[in-house]
Amino acid sequence: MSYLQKITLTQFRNFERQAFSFEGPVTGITGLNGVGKTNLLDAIYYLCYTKSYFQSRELNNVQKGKDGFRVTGSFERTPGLQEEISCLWRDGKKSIEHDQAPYEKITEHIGKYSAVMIAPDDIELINDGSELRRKFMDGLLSQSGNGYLEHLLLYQKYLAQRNAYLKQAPPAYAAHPLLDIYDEQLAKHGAVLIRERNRLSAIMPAWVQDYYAQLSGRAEQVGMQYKASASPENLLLVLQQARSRDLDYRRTQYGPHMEDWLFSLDGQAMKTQASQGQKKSFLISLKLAHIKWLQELGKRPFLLLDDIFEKLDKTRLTRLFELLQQCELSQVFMTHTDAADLTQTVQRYYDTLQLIRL
Ligand SMILES: Nc1ncnc2c1ncn2[C@@H]1O[C@H](COP(=O)(O)OP(=O)(O)OP(=O)(O)O)[C@@H](O)[C@H]1O
Repeated sequence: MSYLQKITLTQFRNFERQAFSFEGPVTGITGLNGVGKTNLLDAIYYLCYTKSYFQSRELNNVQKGKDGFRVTGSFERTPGLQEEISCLWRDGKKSIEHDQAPYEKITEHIGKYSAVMIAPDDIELINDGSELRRKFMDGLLSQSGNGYLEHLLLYQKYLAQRNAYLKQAPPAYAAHPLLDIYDEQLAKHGAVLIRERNRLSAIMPAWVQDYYAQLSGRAEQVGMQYKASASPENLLLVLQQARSRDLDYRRTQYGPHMEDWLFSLDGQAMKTQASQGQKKSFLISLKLAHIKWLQELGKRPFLLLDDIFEKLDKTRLTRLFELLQQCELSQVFMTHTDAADLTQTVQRYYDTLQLIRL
């Protein structure tokens, strides 16, 4: 089990330089709106995945007017064994250090620590385009430690090269020996992605349905259907058959990078059919299933609960805490503006609570 003992934020968003020490299994982070509660939570997420949960542009993580930031965490992975992880971003370059020595590849760090963020406003996962859902799926599978992340990065590398070639390629009737090479590589790495995504989609929907029923107390059927672009064995053929169309459109139009995970409610698209409350319940169920997935991989994630007290009604909040009792977690961090309200709720479920007032 991992434990985060201390975090230091330097020029990270609104924190010039500040350190926080953690004690016990549950930490509540409280303070007025805008003091940086979510930023602190996101810094913990950053240490686990070397990226922000909320910001895709690194520059947005840098304190305004500064040229870089650093987030450092002191972890205890096994009792008595400390390690320091430091994430540094400066002038467009990122470096991740382990006990002050930089990793050669950031992928060496991924899978060591895991975190699950529950932010009920996270509705984009349902409402936005397929990219966010693909990223979510890739995030889950990258934690497996079975090479998924490496295959994903190679797939993305060859995809970028194939697309660059397509942008300036001669017409379809000409020979395209480079495309033969790219197609073979995309099919090789893409087949692994499809196989693994199939495996995930055979497991997750039942978990999500189960959590949804417990959380909402309702009988609706929620579904998650993975739309594969091809079978793993067929991907090369699909790429070859799409070639002349790709040359016309000047980009790769089929493959794992175009796939989606369709969320549904009673067989209809969740995005258009579900109410705000149903979407919230579904998202939390998805996150609980994420925790379960990590547990099955032998991991105990950090749980980061952002703003749930203000955004969830009392019934959902109570059920969520009840369900969390069954989860094996490393540490729980949660934010709230009202320290007394947080304490009152949390003390029903946990014996000790550390409060950090910002
Ligand atoms: N790059 C940045 N540089 C400086 N300040 C930043 C940067 N990015 C965000 N901030 C500041 O961080 C604050 C928001 O922090 P955060 O979202 O963590 O607040 P919060 O305490 O969670 O608020 P709430 O209770 O409203 O959710 C804002 O005041 C914002 O201006």
